[in-house]
This record gives sequence, structure tokens and C-alpha cells, in this order.
Amino acid sequence: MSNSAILPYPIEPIAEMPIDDNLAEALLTSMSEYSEQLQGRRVWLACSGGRDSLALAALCVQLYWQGKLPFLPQLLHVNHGLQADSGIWAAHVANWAKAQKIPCTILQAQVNGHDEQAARQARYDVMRAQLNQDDVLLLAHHADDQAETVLMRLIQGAGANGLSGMQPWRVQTQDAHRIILWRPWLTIQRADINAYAQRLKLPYIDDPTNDGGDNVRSGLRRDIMPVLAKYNPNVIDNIARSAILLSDAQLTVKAQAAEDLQQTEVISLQLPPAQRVLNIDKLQQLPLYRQRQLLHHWLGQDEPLPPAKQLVDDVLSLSQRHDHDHQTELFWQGRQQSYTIRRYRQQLYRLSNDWLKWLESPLAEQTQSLLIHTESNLIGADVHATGRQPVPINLRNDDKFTWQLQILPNEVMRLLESNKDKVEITFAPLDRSTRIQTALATRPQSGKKLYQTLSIPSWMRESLVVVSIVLVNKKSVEDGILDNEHPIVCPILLLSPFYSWVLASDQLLASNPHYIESAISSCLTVPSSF
Ligand SMILES: Nc1ncnc2c1ncn2[C@@H]1O[C@H](COP(=O)(O)OP(=O)(O)OP(=O)(O)O)[C@@H](O)[C@H]1O
Repeated sequence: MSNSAILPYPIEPIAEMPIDDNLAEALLTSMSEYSEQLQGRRVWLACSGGRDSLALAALCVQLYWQGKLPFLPQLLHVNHGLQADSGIWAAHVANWAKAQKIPCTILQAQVNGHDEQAARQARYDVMRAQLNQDDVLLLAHHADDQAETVLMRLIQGAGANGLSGMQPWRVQTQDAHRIILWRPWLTIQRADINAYAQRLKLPYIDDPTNDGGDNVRSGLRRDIMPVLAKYNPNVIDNIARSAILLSDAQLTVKAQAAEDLQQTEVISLQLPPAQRVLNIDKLQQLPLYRQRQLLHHWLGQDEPLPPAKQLVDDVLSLSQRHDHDHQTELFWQGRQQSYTIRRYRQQLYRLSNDWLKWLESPLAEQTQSLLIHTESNLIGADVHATGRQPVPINLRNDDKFTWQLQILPNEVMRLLESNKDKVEITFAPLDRSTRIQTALATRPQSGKKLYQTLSIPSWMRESLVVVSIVLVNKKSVEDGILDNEHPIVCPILLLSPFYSWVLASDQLLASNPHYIESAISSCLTVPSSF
């Protein structure tokens, strides 16, 4: 329908008109394929008022009134406000829906920009905001759209994932809000939809920008598809079929990569999505093509879009280096976050830049100390708690990450031999010159040496804390004189955000490392919105 012919127009009731078997079968087959997922879910239909989505709406009306479709979707039309006639089109869709007794909501979009991509983004944003969790959105994409999508991605150099085209059932999650995009017509040709729309005399809107646009998609539709059809008249069906075959292949590749990832990730160092770590020795046990797939999967696992092939190749080369160069950094700007990829010894790190910033901010020397009175088992000074309750100590926190210690005063007391003193616990960053001795070492080492011995990557070195017990002479306490001049300082634990190392115990302490770890535990938290 040309724009000037939109109003007034005759709206014929379509419920009783003949159904198109081919189109109906595609919708009903898809419905039975996803019947379990559709159970109890609300279904909406994105209707531009164009030929395809109006035809899908019409088919739903017909099938519903004939008792073949158990639900009547609610139409959603988005008015982008980009063209002079946008408002008229919205009214047209609303009128048509009213005449066909199908519910319809008109939404207003705010488009930032003038290209098709900006309009699509704005459209999805407003529709998503309208939908509830797990609602289903029917889209009228068809085989011609699919063929154009696949060709477009082919000329952009996509891999199996991109060449799988659009999926008939796609769960989309954004900020924990989950909706489903349902495309039952991906195997149906535009020509068949057109014939149906003509038979029903559907008053659809012909958007002049659809074919005349100079974007890649309309160019392929106008210039390339007719040429390809000369070589093979089944080109549209064939490309759509290739997409289905590639989609299966892609699912197999993804499952393999997920399995490989499980074997290769270093679980003890994970803080998803801030820090992900791969074991290079395990990675290299795989054939090269699986290494590439694994890296692709590993890098992109918290992102909506995968990394570029170049980045995967660069990370692969980084994993293959033998020169002990730990300075190389690779950067990736994902959609959700930006990342730095680094190697340290036989491990690859994907670090979010927010996390790196947090790691590199120096730890304040902890002046806050706990006073634990042996006699009463009460924590005095600034904290009032009984000996059984954990006392939290914030080592470092900002709005994104919190590193906290839990001290169990009763357990700390068990570390001390009987008849001991009033104690303080202090927390100090490990610096390069501090000398301490881990329980497994034969002699004390400087911080600088410990970085090497304990394999601490350079960006973690500002995040090491020495926990010490400071003993104050009991006799002097009883006499009311605090002998703070000669306290005995016993370093008991070295902590990083991921590990703890028990330090060689002084004779004053119970030597069982298990006690130390149960007295003081470290915990790192990331907000769920991160
Ligand atoms: N303004 C809109 N409001 C609601 N849904 C829309 C709108 N524009 C597009 N859609 C949905 O997105 C699908 C694909 O968009 P595309 O731009 O290819 O459609 P179109 O050619 O404008 O319209 P149609 O597919 O209805 O002929 C449509 O089939 C329709 O389901």
C-alpha cells in the first residue's frame, strides 16, 4: 500500500478467509518444536505493518479463530518517528488490529542516529522494556532475510557462528532480563508471503526505505540475489539450508570448546567475569584448531559478541612464546567491559580493566587493629563482639570489588600457647624488602624473592597482605602498663585475593596451619551487576 492510500482503507475481516497451508505449517511445526518452552509464556508479535509481519499477524488471527493456535499474540508496533508518515503508520496498524480483534500496543522509540542499526537498536530497547521476564517475541523474518544475513556475514568474514544466521528460537538476556525471539518463518520465502498477503488483500505498508536504501543488505537484495538466482534458482532455500547445517556444526564446536575449557581453566584463580585464567600446558595438549576454538570461547564467554579472529590469533601466539616475556599485553574492548590479556609463566589471564585498576591501587597500611583480651575472650577497642562471632576487616573495597577478612577471635586464641598475652592483629602490605618465611621454606625471604617463589604476577603484587599477631606482655597489662615498646610481632599468614600461605610459626604459636586458616579467612566479592 502506498502511503497516501493508507487512510481511509477497507479492512476486510480475514478470520474466515482461506489459510495458506505452507505458511501455517511452518508456524505450527515451529510451535510444536518449542511447545515445552512456550508453556505458560506470553507471546507478542513485532509488527511493523509491513507485508511480512502483517501477514504473520493475519495468519495468527486465522489460526486462532480456527482453533489451531492456542494463543492470540499481542501486536507491538514501534513508531520510530523517523519519517513524516510514521504516526500514520502506527495508527494504521492499530486500526487494522482493532478490526481483526487482535490486541495491539504502539510504542514510541527514541532513535539516536539515522541509520538502520540505530533504529533497530531503539526498536529492540523499547520492545524489551515492554516485555516481562521470559516473554516471547514473534518476528516475521523469512528465508530471504536469512539468505541476505548469511551473505552479509560471509562478505564480512564471519565464522561458523555468524554464518549460522538468525536462529528460530533465541534466548536473549540483558541485565538479567530474559526474553525469547521466535522466528517461525525462516524457511519460508518472501514470494510465498507476498502471494498470501495479496490473496488476503492485506493493507500492508510499503516502507520506501526498505529496498531503495544504500546499505549492504538492500544492495545484496537488489543487485546480488537476482544474479545468484540465475546460477541456481533455489539459492534462497539453499543458503537458508546452509545456515541450518552450520548452526548444528556450530553447536557441536561450542560444546567441544566448553568441555575443553572445563579442563583448561584454573579454577582457583577465577573471579568471573573480572579474572579468567587458562593453563597453557593443558591448552597445548589440544590440537591447534581446538586451541583456537577454546581461546575464542574463553575470551568471549561473558560478552554478547565474540572477539575478532585477530585477537584470538594474537592470544594464541602469546601462549606459544618461549622467551619468558611477561610484559606483552593485548587489549579487547568488549561490549560489556574492556579487558587486558596477559601471560604470566604458564598461565593466560583475561583481566577486566576495572579489576586491574582495583588490583593496582596500593593497599593502605592497616592501622585498624583488633585487641583480643585473653581473659574475657571479648574483642575490645573499636569492635565489640563475642569470641565466636567473626569480625570483618576490609582490606580493600570500592564500588566494584570487596576484599574482606573474617577473623574468628576464639580461633585466634587457640593459636596461642596457654597463659599468653593480650594480642593485636595487624595487616600490612608486603613490600619488596619485608622478609618473611613461609611454612614450607627453610629460611626467610624478601618480598621481592617471594614474588618469584610463589609465582605472583606483577599486577598482583600490590595485593599481598601479611597478617601478624602482636603479643603484648601480660604482666605489664595486669599492672596497667602497656609494654608497647617491645611487642613481639609474629607474622602468621600471607594473603593474596586468591591464596593464603601459612608463615613459619614462632614458638609462641600453635604450629598447626589448619588452625591459622580457620581463624582467618579471606573472601573476595564482586557485585552481581558487574
Ligand atoms: N517498527 C516496527 N515495529 C515492530 N516490529 C518491527 C518494526 N520493524 C520491524 N519489526 C519486526 O522486525 C522484523 C524484521 O524487520 P525488517 O526491518 O526486516 O522488517 P520490515 O521489512 O520493516 O517489515 P516486515 O518484515 O513486516 O515486512 C519484522 O518482520 C518485524 O517482525
